[in-house]
Amino acid sequence: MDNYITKIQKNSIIPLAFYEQYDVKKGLRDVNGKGVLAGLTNISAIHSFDEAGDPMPGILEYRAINIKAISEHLKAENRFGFEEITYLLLFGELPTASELAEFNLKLVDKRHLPPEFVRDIILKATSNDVMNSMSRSILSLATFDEKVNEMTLENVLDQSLSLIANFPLLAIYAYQAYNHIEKDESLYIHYPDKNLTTAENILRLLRPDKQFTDTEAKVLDLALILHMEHGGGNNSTFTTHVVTSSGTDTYASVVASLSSLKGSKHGGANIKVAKMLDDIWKNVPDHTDEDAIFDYLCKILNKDAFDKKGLIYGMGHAIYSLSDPRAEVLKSYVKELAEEKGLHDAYQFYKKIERLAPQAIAQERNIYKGVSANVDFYSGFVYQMLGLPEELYTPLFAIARIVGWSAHRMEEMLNMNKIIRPAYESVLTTKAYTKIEDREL
Ligand SMILES: CC(=O)SCCNC(=O)CCNC(=O)[C@H](O)C(C)(C)COP(=O)(O)OP(=O)(O)OC[C@H]1O[C@@H](n2cnc3c(N)ncnc32)[C@H](O)[C@@H]1OP(=O)(O)O
Ligand SMILES: O=C([O-])CC(=O)C(=O)O
Repeated sequence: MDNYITKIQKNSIIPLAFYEQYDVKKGLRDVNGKGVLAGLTNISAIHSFDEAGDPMPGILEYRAINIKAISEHLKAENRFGFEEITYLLLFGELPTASELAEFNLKLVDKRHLPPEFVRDIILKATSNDVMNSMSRSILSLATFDEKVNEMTLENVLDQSLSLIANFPLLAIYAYQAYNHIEKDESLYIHYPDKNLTTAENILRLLRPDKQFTDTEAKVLDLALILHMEHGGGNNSTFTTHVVTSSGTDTYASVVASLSSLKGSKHGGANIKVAKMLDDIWKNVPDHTDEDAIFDYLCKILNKDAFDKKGLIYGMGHAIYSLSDPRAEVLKSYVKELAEEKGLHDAYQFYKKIERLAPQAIAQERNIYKGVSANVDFYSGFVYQMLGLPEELYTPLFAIARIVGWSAHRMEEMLNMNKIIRPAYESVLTTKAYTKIEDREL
């Protein structure tokens, strides 16, 4: 293997200077970190710089409606919102009461898996990586769909609604199977309840006694809403655009996006945050010693601690600078929940990391805009307080984000009709083929 690795490194590493010379937009970004314009969208908008080009607190709008207004209204009216905001994102308008009731029925009607699917597919090969288990299940569901390759808007919407309705089942049954087969726990496969919302059903499917409080379900509902959509350029949604443009089917497109989302620089950061906070808590014995915490954060950045990747998870964002509005909303819930659950010290610890990490990153990296907590920073803490297992943190993100992927897939189909195909310039000069006996050892 060492020999192969040496050859790969010798023949694949391209001098850094070439990227500048050829004006390559690394990460499809300009030198200031701004993404190259790859498309237009009606689905959501993200604002992080003001008209003068100065960083401002982040704003996220779903179909032009501020997500803070959405979450405030839902809280004030003490209502669930996942289904309503799914409607908004997919169809572009808030539903009337009767439209929402009809849409709820549609999702309920679709929320079931083929007979024996759990036994024959989900229980067959288990893994602690629930995202991969979900991918396997989605591709298996494709084999049950006689219209798998039919690319009409009507069929793609129908397939998307089925997947949106069934994502909670795919995630939680995969977790239950893993928990039973690999962790020797009892097996619980509860059926969803037609009278419950998506968030309530998630808790019902997960808990052995199917019980949960209204507050728990509403907090989960809000967390899902905040994760549903984030423009066309985020890694998993851009993946949706790329693969949709090739004409692939809905199941394959969703699996591609799911595979992107699980990466630890994207949705997979939420589980990393939980593990990293645990690691810092264990390695810095005095949890109030800010100098020691700062030094440890610098060790993480210098690849001397935690997973040695040099990243402080849950911090930083490709677009936001001063703040990610989703993290702010989640934080307000974390505060209340932490007091309720007697986790005051853990909350204070999270807040310290949130304050010190940007300073450590600014010291150790070249930051052209500010760094602040992103949506993944507090989400895991919320899930922990709801008693949800770590294995489900990123799948919960997927249960929400599939709505955004579905809206973007349809937008791509309707507007672009052009295969996405950027350019890669070769930096080699042509050489002759050498006969095998003439090759140097
Ligand atoms: C749902 C989501 O996807 S939210 C993001 C979830 N991901 C994470 O929390 C992982 C940690 N964060 C990161 O890796 C980054 O902040 C990203 C991937 C989110 C954004 O990265 P970029 O767009 O490159 O951010 P930005 O341009 O502001 O970064 C400037 C420099 O600071 C570094 N940096 C930014 N955030 C961090 C961080 N949290 N830890 C260490 N270094 C960081 C970048 O790697 C970059 O260094 P480089 O110039 O040597 O490449
Ligand atoms: O926009 C991004 O790059 C990542 C992100 O926050 C998301 O997908 O929610």
